[in-house]
Amino acid sequence: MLKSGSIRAAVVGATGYAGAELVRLLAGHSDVTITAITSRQYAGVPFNQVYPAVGTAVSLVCETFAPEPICERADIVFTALPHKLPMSIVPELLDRGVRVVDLSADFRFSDVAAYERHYQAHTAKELCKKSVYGLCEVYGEKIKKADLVGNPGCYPTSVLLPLIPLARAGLVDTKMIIVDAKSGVSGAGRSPSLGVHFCEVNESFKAYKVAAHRHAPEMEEILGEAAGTPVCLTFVPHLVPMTRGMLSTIYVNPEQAVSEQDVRQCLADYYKGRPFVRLCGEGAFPETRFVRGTNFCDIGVRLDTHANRLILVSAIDNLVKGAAGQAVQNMNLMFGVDEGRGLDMIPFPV
Ligand SMILES: NC(=O)C1=CN([C@@H]2O[C@H](COP(=O)(O)OP(=O)(O)OC[C@H]3O[C@@H](n4cnc5c(N)ncnc54)[C@H](OP(=O)(O)O)[C@@H]3O)[C@@H](O)[C@H]2O)C=CC1
Ligand SMILES: CC(=O)N[C@@H](CCC(=O)OP(=O)(O)O)C(=O)O
Repeated sequence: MLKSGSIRAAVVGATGYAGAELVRLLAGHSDVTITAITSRQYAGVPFNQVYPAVGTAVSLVCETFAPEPICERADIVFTALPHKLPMSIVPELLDRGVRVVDLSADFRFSDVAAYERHYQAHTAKELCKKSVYGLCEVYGEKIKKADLVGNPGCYPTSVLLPLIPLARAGLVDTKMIIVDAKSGVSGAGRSPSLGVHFCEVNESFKAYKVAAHRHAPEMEEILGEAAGTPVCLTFVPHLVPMTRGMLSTIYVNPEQAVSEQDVRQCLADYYKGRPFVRLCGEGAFPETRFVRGTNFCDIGVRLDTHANRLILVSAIDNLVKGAAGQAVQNMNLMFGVDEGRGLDMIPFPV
């Protein structure tokens, strides 16, 4: 039994959108004490001056990242830095005896060649074999024993949760999957750039990186493992003018004689007892506002009998189940805490 506040947690990159969401969630977690938060731009500045909304709940002061003093004060370090940076610091963090949940893509791939094709040369390849993919509802048993968890991407989380049970059960044709997904702008992070400028996104809606997004290979690797055979997926992400939220609509052909009820039953059985995956009622579909600020992934199902095509719709909050919430869920599993601890928010009714 853990004493209240006994997990000492540090967040590296705490002033980015994912890091700040982590700080919010960890500050409300009864088993956690946040011992360090880092930022280069805001070193010496209290977190509640960077994000005034948190008020007195988080008055900790940001510091510059340095492995030794951070590891002396932490049992777990969350790295919420841009891709390609964590691989240069995580080996030392592990050597210093802390456990790590990395929110970037650096430790998500066991196929290092695929990572290198879509990102850059990997400088900590040996750790990719040890790292566990942090999709909690699927890899929970491995996560419990892991020292290093590669927290999944937001789009992959929204796509893998509906598809993995069906791929495992052989209910769908995994050679022909189409994913049409939409993300809020916070998915692009806090650094200003033309693509996220108000006038470029407001009252507009666009596809980007069409069939060329780095999340497609991440989904294909994990889904291929579930299906036991290579899978083929067309992925088209879209940017919508809202701050948070992600909705993915997935089109896939059912194998012969599979009914909508079979699909619903398969998902219900797989996620029985798992608090964060909610199957919508028959004929009902998720909305991003239903999961805003929560760790839920809501899933709706419809078999289009006219075209014999299965349609799955999922909704998550990209910053919570798509990033910080799942990272906290991973920590809970790693430290033997109830997986929902600190994540039991009731969604906004409207
Ligand atoms: N936003 C989202 O919805 C999701 C994000 N993620 C992942 O989380 C990670 C963080 O993303 P996000 O919060 O959106 O990004 P942001 O750009 O909002 O934040 C990045 C953070 O890293 C710090 N940082 C940036 N560059 C460096 C550097 N060179 N050295 C040290 N620190 C640096 C920044 O602070 P400072 O510059 O002050 O050091 C900031 O705290 C990424 O890997 C992203 O892929 C995953 C899923 C969803
Ligand atoms: C809207 C937007 O730009 N979204 C980001 C993905 C979100 C994310 O953070 O994904 P990772 O966890 O892999 O970084 C993108 O398309 O690159």
